[in-house]
Order: sequence, then structure tokens, then C-alpha cells
Amino acid sequence: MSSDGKKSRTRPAFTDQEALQFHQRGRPGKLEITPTKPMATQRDLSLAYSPGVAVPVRSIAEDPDRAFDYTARGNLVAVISNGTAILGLGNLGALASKPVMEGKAVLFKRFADIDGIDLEVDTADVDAFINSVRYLGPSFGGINLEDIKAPDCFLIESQLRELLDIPVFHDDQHGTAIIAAAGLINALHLTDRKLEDLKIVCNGAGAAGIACIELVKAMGVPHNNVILCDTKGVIYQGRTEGMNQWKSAHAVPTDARTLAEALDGADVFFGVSVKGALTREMVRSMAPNPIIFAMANPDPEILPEEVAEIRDDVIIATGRSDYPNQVNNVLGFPYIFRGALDVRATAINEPMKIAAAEALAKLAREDVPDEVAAAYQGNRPRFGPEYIIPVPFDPRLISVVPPAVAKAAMESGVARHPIVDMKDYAERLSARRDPVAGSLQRIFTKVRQSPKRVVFAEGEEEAVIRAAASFVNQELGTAILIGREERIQEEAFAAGIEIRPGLEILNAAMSRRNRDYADYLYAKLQRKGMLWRDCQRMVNQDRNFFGALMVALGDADAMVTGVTRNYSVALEAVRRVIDPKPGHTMIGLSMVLSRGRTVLVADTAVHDDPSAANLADIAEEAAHVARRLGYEPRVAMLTYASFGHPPGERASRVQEAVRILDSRRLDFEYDGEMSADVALNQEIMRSAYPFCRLSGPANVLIMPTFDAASIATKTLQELGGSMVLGPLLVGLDKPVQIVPFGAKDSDIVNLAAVAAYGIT
Ligand SMILES: NC(=O)C1=CN([C@@H]2O[C@H](COP(=O)(O)OP(=O)(O)OC[C@H]3O[C@@H](n4cnc5c(N)ncnc54)[C@H](OP(=O)(O)O)[C@@H]3O)[C@@H](O)[C@H]2O)C=CC1
Ligand SMILES: CC(=O)C(=O)O
Ligand SMILES: [Mg+2]
Repeated sequence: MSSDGKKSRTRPAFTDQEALQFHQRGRPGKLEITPTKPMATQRDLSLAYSPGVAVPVRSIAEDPDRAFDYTARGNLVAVISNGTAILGLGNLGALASKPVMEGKAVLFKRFADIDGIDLEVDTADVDAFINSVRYLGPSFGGINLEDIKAPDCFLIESQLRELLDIPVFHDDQHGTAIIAAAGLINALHLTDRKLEDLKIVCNGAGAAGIACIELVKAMGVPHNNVILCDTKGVIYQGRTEGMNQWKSAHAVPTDARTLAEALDGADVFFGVSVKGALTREMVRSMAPNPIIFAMANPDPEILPEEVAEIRDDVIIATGRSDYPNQVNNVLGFPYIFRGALDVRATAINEPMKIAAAEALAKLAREDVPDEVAAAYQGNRPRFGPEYIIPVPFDPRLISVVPPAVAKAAMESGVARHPIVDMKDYAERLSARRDPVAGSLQRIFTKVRQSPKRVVFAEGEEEAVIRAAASFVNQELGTAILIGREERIQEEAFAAGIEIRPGLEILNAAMSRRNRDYADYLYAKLQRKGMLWRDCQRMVNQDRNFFGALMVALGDADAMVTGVTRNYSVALEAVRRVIDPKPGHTMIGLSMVLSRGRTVLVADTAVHDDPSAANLADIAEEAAHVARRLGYEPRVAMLTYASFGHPPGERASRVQEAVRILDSRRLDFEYDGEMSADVALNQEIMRSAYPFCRLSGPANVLIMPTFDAASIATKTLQELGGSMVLGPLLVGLDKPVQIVPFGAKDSDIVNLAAVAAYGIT
């Protein structure tokens, strides 16, 4: 959406090949299991396994509730499917459903810090399925059923709910209904209509369709005002073909027999059927200000641009992330389960579902504060026809929806472990959200709003061509590959990459701008031992010089390089073309993304053995970038010692850096000298150094030397399983980023986006 009310569509396009590569790269799939306890010594082994493990075993046998204290059960949800209705793709079987189920599991983790595990049960037989799942209850805190076709899903869910004492929730039914209800509440707000007066047509009488209309009827829409349709058309009273008891319950007296007839004059269309089921003519025949939720996945019943061709008074939502108003159950299941697990609920009941729908609807009507505006596609969203529902990346969801669900569970008597302090609970929930994807997402969203021309200097490399193609496909801007056209075309062809519009190829040796570039370079280097001839050769032959000159002279906005040369060689070329930003210090800053936490580490690229004054400058520069990335900086000046102990030359240097920072007027938190464990572990910080000025664990670590910075980040990456982005080059007058030698296409795209975002 956009503040000027115009339709804005930011479609992250990708090719089929990219989708397959995404799933294949590294460890195939999207999930792995990580232990939470050390398993390093004989003692660890004795505690974790036999004989130590016998103690919690006996304890749980005495009191089953203790399983929540001594095992992972309380945070573990099984995502279970038999693949009989995979998205809107139909019955493709249990195995083919695995990518979706893994996807749901990672969404649980990403959005609500819930450990999800996918289980694909290879049977279409209802009783066999129920029998496979009914005995698994002790393993999990909840069961999320997914993509099971109707009417089997109704039987499966209701029987498992009776058999198990944990929440059993068929996401395609209730998740979808809750989000659709939230969207409907807000669409009615905007069009000043009441539930009692609505005429609703729902196409699709399966899991999602039946649940959606049951929920809106429970909220007040009269039974006879809702017409349900399926592949045979309208479900009217007396119909016998293709019926079941769940459809019959919603049959109405009507003369309409087709979807088109039913929609004539209707206020609302719910689509939970298949791609293309809603035609332009049907849209034309609907009542004024119609509400269309075309929720089929991956392709909706009708596309928003098709609706826009017909009329401009429609509020439209789809199940997709690339249009405004995404009505998708991803907004629900992570947060609904979070709330349910946190009170150890025995079920997810109607009051909990309604509480979730109301919390979601209310959130969309609230002002979007600055800190979350960046999470939205388009400019700051305002409640209106193109913003009736929060987006999945809204960081407020985690602290708003679970408390509403938990409270409803407590009030309706299904909470085994009530929460006493709700305010404290909401605060703890915010700390659970993973800021990593948030900050990268923010960068990508901003760049999409204002696409840039980015030079990919090493254009003949396969990883670079792949990255450039992905940059263009993601609508981040124009990618300029520097290299010989024939060579790049060959390389792209061999790798199966299409050179699409937006992907430009530029041969440095044949560019018409070479003379201007050589003149510019000569003016800079003539007193540094360079002849014009030398400069011309560098322009023609060195792609880093050529790319940096394009940026320096405004022929491109940003540049990314580094795949084929080591960092310092690439940096040297760039520095000879582009000056430091006046008043700033050039540094390297790495983003370390680890276990739900993001920490910025500096200087990972430029200062080898920084002086105290250098360290103070590095701290200032890093804090400045932290703010640009959306973090409130808490800077720790690191060394081996903490606050004077043990003493030593390096520790004194860091102490001196802190004194220099003290002498400057700074508006961010910093302290030191301190060791890494003190900086990162709040308990140690508070108990041993209660005077420390940091209000929480540090999120910016200033290392005493390049050695320490480089070793720490590389060790974290190799041994700690962290994702390290960078070093980001900070402090140049123009945005240039250098990827580590041998970087993969995904790293190159990330840094190209950072460059395009304008981190300098
Ligand atoms: N946006 C979201 O969050 C969600 C979207 N969905 C989407 O909703 C759709 C249905 O999912 P689900 O309910 O789980 O699947 P089901 O298999 O349970 O139900 C599908 C229903 O769609 C009907 N249908 C199929 N084709 C047509 C057609 N051409 N015209 C009218 N009705 C048709 C079927 O009719 P019949 O009974 O005659 O076979 C059936 O009633 C999928 O596209 C899915 O991706 C689902 C869950 C969440
Ligand atoms: C979103 C979802 O669960 C579906 O389309 O099936
Ligand atoms: Mg589904």
C-alpha cells in the first residue's frame, strides 16, 4: 500500500529454478534440529542420558505436568499432513506436502519462536490417520493439522480433539477463518456496513470455506445471507449431488444455481477454491463497495489488477504476500499457538479464535509507530482499503496476538498454567521475535520502493550472474554486469540463467565513458605516481576501478564486488577512486545473526591495530550504522579484561577509548572495557558489574584489533552456526560493498541490497 492511496505492488519475482535452488542449497530442506544443552563431557552425557535422565523420567511419571519443565514439549508443535489438499494444488500426497509442512514449521520458529516439526502421514484413510496421530500427544504441546482435504479434515480434527489433551488445530479451517474474519471486520468498518446486513458468497466448501462461513455466522451474519458454492455450483436446499453433512448444514433456499447467479448483488466474496474461479463479469455484478477475499494459493481466484480493470470501489485481499492485504493464515497460527502454549492450553477454543481475530483487526486500525513503519511494503501504511490487515512482518504481532489468545484461554477455562503478569508477558514476547529477518527485510523493502542501478563488477562469474539475475527478479533495481558480453551470455546459458530486461551487460574495454573515467582518475592520482596512460589501463582492465568510477561519476548508484579477489585488493582499488565520507571513518562492520539475536561487530575490515582514538571513532561509526539498520545501539568496547581486571596494555587502550567517547557528546549507550561474556550475558553483567551503563546485552561489539574481529566472526560462522553478513564497508562517500572471497550468490544479493540501500 502507499500513503497516497495508489496501488503499489512489490512482487518478489523468482524463477522455478531459484525456488528449487533455495530448497536445495546447503542442507537440503528448511529445517534442522539443534541441541539446547551441552553434550561435551562424560558428565554432560551422564546427565542428559543414562543415568541422569532417569530422574526427570521418574518425576514426569509422578506428575505429567512436569514434562513441560523437563522436556521440549511445551514449545514443540507438530505440523501434520497427509497431503490430500496441498495449498490449492490438490491431492499430491504426503511426501509432496513436505516442503509446505517444513515451511509452516520454520514460520512457527521465525514469527513466534516455536519449535515446529513436520510429520507427513502417508494415508488418505481417515481412521488410519487418526490412529497414527492419537498416540503422539505426549510428544507435543500442540498439533497443527495442515492441508488435509474436506470432509476428512472435519472428522480427523474433531476426533483428535476428543482424544488428546493438547490443542489440535486445523490451520486451513480456523487459521484462515480467523484472518478472514479480522479482514472482514475492518472492511465493514471502512464501508460502514453491519454483519447482519451482509450478503456473502463463499466459493469453496472445503476445509477453509466451511470454517470461514461458520465463524462469520457465529459473529452475526444470518444463515440465509450466506451462499456456499463448490465445483457443482450453489449449495441450495434440496441439492443431492456432491453433498456431505457439513455442506448440508449450510444449504439455503435460493433460486441461484451458479456462482455467477449467487454473486449478483452480493456484498462479499470469499474465495477458498482455485485459481481463476472469479470472473470479471461476476465482479461487475456485485453490490457497490464489494469486498473480495480471493484466498486460493498460490494463485488467487482473481488478481487485483483484473479487478481494478472493472471497478475502483472494491476492497480486495488475496492470500499472497506480493499484493496489499494478505489474508493468509501465517498471520494466525504462530501467534495463536504461542498464546496457547504459554498457558499450556488443553485446546484452542472459540473464544481464543475470536480474541485472535479481534486483536488482529484492532492492530490494523492503530497508527503504525516509526519503529515498525519500515516493516511494511510501501510507505507508512494507514488504515484504509489497501491496509485492512497487518502484514506478517509486523513486529507488533508477537506481543499483541498471543496475550489476547492466552487471556481468552484463561477466561474460558482451558489454561493449565495461567499467566499472572500480562504486561511482563507481552514484554517477554517482544524479546522472542527474531530481528534478523526483520532488518534484512527492511532493507529489501526500502530498496524495492526506490530501485537502484547497481554495478556487479565481476560480471563473468556464475555466482555473480546468478546474484544479479536474482537482484533484478526481486525488483531491487537494475543490475549492471561488467564483463565481455559473449562470455557472460555463455556463462548464463550454461547455468540456465535468463538475461532479462533489467540485467545489463557492459564491457569495460568498449565503454564510451572510458576517456572521462581515465580523466577523473588521473586528476585524483597524478600526484600519486600515476600517468594518464596508467589510469587508462586501470579503467580498461580492472573491473573494480571501472565499476567504482561508474559510481563515482553517477553512472550507477552502488557497486558490489569481491568474489574473485581478496578483500584488501578490492578495497585498495575502490579507495583510489572513492574518497571517505567527510567527517567519517571508514570501517568494516559485520552483522552476526545467531539464535534469534543480531550483533554488529567492528572493525572487521579496515583498521589493523586501532589506537584508542580509532576505537572511539569505530564505535561512533558502528552506532550510527546500527541506527540506520533499525537497532538502538548498545555498544560494548571489548577486550580480554572487564573494568580494570586483569590489567594490561591492550585493556588500557580500550579504557582510553571509553574516556575519549566520554569526552564527546554522544546519544547512544556504550561502556567498557569488558570481555565478550560480560557484554553479551545480562546475568553476568548485572551480577558482577551492576554499575555497567548498558541497559541490556550489547548489540554492537567493538573489537580491540582486526585480528580479534576477524577471528571472532569467522569462528562464529564456522563453529557457532551463525550467519555472518559482511563486512559491510562503512564510511565511503558512495555506496560500495565488498563480499568475502568466494561468496555465494545469496551473500552477493544481500550485500548488493545493502549497497543499494545506501549504507555508506
Ligand atoms: N489464504 C489462506 O490463508 C488459505 C487459503 N487456502 C486456499 O483455499 C483453497 C481451498 O483449500 P482447502 O479448503 O484446504 O481445500 P479443500 O480440498 O478442503 O476444499 C476445496 C474446496 O474447493 C472447491 N472447489 C475446487 N475447485 C472449485 C471450483 N472451480 N469452483 C468452486 N469450488 C471449487 C471444492 O469443491 P468440491 O467440494 O465440489 O470438491 C472444495 O469444496 C486452496 O486454494 C487453499 O490454498 C486454504 C487455507 C488457507
Ligand atoms: C496458506 C495455506 O495454508 C494454504 O493455502 O493451504
Ligand atoms: Mg494450508
